[in-house]
Amino acid sequence: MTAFVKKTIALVAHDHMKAELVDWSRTHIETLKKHNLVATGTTGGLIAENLSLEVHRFKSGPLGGDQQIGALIAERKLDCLIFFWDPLNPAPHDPDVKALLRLCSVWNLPVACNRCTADLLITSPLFDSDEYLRKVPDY
Ligand SMILES: O=C(CO)COP(=O)(O)O
Repeated sequence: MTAFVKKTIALVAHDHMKAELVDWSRTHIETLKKHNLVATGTTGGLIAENLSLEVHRFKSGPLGGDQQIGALIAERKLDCLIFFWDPLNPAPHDPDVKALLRLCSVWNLPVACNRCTADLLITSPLFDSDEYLRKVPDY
């Protein structure tokens, strides 16, 4: 019997990807409800507004929100990142985007950058299980 472990999940999407992330969140709302949700400002606002989910909102991405989520990773306070970044349009804060994705690799944090991977990640039996312990580097 595995015990339920509440996680902190970050939700982030670039402008052209926001509708997709809201739709994805609707699909997985029952799972998302069980966890703590954080998000960059605009993304979090849309999710809260459209789905009535409780979301802690950081600053908007271009104003430092990506970096705030990166800080959570470095402080080991985040368990998962769903980040629908836009592969077809340049972002003014591209260095922040890259830094956030880099920290996911540094800290072995599960990150999904497209809908299919996000589906697989959130429905994995390991996601909700206390039997799978993510190996966090001991820096
Ligand atoms: O820019 C973002 C991620 O890089 C997202 O920020 P917003 O959710 O504030 O639009």
